[in-house]
Amino acid sequence: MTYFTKLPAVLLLEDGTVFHGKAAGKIGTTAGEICFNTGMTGYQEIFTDPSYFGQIMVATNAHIGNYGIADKEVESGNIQIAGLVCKNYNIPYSRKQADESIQDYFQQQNIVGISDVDTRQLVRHIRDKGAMNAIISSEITDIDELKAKLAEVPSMDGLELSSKVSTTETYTFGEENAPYRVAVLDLGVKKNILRNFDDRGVYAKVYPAKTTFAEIEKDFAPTGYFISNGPGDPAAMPYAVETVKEILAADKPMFGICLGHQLLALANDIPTRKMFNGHRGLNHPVKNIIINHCEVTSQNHGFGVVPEAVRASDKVEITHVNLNDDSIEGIRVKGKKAFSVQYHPESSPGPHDSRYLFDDFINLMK
Ligand SMILES: NC(=O)CC[C@H](N)C(=O)O
Repeated sequence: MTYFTKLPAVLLLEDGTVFHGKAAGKIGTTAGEICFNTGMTGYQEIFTDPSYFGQIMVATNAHIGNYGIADKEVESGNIQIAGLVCKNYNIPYSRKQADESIQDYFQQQNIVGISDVDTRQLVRHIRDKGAMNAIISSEITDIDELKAKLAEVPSMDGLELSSKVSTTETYTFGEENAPYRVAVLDLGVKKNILRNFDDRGVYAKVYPAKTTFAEIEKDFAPTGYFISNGPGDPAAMPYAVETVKEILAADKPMFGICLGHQLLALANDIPTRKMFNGHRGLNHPVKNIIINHCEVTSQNHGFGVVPEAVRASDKVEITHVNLNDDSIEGIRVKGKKAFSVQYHPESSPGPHDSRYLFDDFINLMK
């Protein structure tokens, strides 16, 4: 286990606010959009969720690293967050089953972070001012130099990122002789989605983000299509909207999660927009208005579908609403076998209330 003397580090926000703390992870500089996750557990799954690509993640939970890092608790092949901000960065860990410390993990993967920050004050600030870019450094102390670097970081609004995290080669997941064949459009898919499919008798074939509908049909002739979660702005992904439109035109069973939900809306002429602050945590209440049933959900998104446009649409029907802010959490396409949710039924980490959606998808394929 590595112990080290904590060097000073600085966090600068786009609006000029500065927080001082201690270096965590690799000594260096990193930038991206700052966002916060209120989950009390599951930091490793959050670090490796491709939907966080390009984002600096603030953990509101006071302890990060305390139960160590376990090789198998990952949602993708590597750490995807651009950087970490936390209160207590715990290098010694308490869990026997863990394989290494957070510090070894971050150093191996070149992840820069800052700890000993008053994360309550920081989150209250972001909550009032809205999403913005930020930079962390444990090597540059000159604020003007950091300001100049931060000015070069692109805004998340309008950024296409899925092609940076998607697989470059197709691969399969599950048993080849399973009863259902699902083509997964990998826009940044989380492993637990594939595990949930496998548990339900699905043989999945995962395709690079820009694969066309025709190519998938020819290669795999799937029973259904899955449009994955992923990073970036859905409005900057016309290629994926086109694929979704073609799946709909062919009336294939289709399920979308998070980014997949936003793309299903766009394919039905419903616009998306950047949220003032995203939803990121494990306890977001959602109501399924079809069966009048409430779910506590895991969420991670910074864009949303425009509620007025969903309500005015004659193509889709609302299935789920958020009980905190009335945002649209689920839709289904009228007369088609296609539906989607804004939240994460695979919930890794998170409550398992919404796993039934995977069964709903299986039923559509029957
Ligand atoms: N988890 C996701 O798929 C996120 C979708 C999209 N990138 C957003 O931030 O809203």
